[in-house]
Amino acid sequence: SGDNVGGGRSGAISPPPIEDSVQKIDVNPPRGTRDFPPEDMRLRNWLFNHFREVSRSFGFEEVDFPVLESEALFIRKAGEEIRDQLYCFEDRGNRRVALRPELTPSLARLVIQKGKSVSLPLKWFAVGQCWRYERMTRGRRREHYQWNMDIIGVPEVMAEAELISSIVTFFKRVGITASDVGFKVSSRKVLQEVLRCYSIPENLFGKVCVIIDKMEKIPIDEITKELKSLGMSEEAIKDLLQVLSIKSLTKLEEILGAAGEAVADLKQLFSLAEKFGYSEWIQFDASVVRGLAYYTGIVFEGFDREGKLRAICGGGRYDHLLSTFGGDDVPACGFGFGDAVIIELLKEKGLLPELSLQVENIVCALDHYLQGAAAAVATRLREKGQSVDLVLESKPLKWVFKRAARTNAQRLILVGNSEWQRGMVSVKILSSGEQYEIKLDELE
Ligand SMILES: OCc1cccc(Br)n1
Repeated sequence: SGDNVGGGRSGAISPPPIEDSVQKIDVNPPRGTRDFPPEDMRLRNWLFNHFREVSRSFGFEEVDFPVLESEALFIRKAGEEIRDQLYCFEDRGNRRVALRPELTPSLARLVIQKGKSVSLPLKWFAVGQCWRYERMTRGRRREHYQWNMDIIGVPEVMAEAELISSIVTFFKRVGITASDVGFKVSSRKVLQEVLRCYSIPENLFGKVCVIIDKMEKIPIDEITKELKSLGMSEEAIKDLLQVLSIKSLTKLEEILGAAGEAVADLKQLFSLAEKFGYSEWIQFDASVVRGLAYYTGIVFEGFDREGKLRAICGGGRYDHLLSTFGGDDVPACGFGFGDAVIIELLKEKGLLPELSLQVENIVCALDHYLQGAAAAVATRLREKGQSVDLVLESKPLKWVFKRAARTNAQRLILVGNSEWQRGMVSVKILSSGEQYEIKLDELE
């Protein structure tokens, strides 16, 4: 009926207290950041649940760290973009702090803090918001959520093979196949072996990697210029760029020989990939170095084979990060997987899940004085593990049915006077229209 069931007050809203002057605020989130209204939050939870379920199925334990860290954790001198875009400031205690741009340094910090109280190997995962501050000219986001998995304390390539297997497992769970996505795999030891041939000082290694990582983003003569500025000769640069164009492990072995660690590690990884069953997902590509200075060995990145999107994920071995923070020289490897590109890919592939609000019951009092009774009915159902949307004020039945449809409620429980007098409530199964009365203590 159109009238208010229970005759409650119409939606009168009291004016703000006169001492608070109304100051119209911008209701949008800060530039480069996102709100997650319910429909977006359902998709985010769906994605993060997959991240967590895969991590747990690989025996990893979840960890987290403060979004705010000491700036010192991220101050590296290799010219990384992540450093140039650090969201850093001085707090009220005059401390230099930063919103974390990645999770790995925090993880390294916690491992060192735990010291001997944890036994290696550690298999930790995290899903955390990371930040960067870049000029909005490029209109890019300033925050994203990253899934990380890290293995601490395993020097062998088996660890990297396990990590790639976990990402392949995730892709399969969400319907992405090896025809949609691949991993370019290489090792920074390739680059290291070439630099050693030209006696390039080890301390330039990180800087060279950061420059090489820009290879597909800036013109090659800019790359050459930057490498020259590090003191590399024309010949060394030519040779290095030539090696980095190699896409076959056999060719790489011809150039570097079979004795070096780079070739041995990569051959081992490709052999393990066979055993894990994901050979079709990976390919050797010497140009992959990744942009983080601390990688020291195998590096990999997930890419969409249509080449429309930025890297989906990336990772690698970082055997000396902990020691650069003053910890023991513990071997480690891990990856980061952002929450944005994967959603773009799933959209492209028509793989986004249909996620609607689902509630099992909507409970409504038919008279205002039965609100308490309705609360008791809702509590009983909730104690039995049922979800209940309790109508909290007197509303027309038409409104209740509309809300039940919007929330995809399975059952409508009406608390009416005559039924309640007999200890009953009426139930309507909204999919079939079936309607019946039931004793309250039989309701479940
Ligand atoms: O992938 C680099 C990165 C780091 C922090 C925040 C965002 Br958005 N992107």
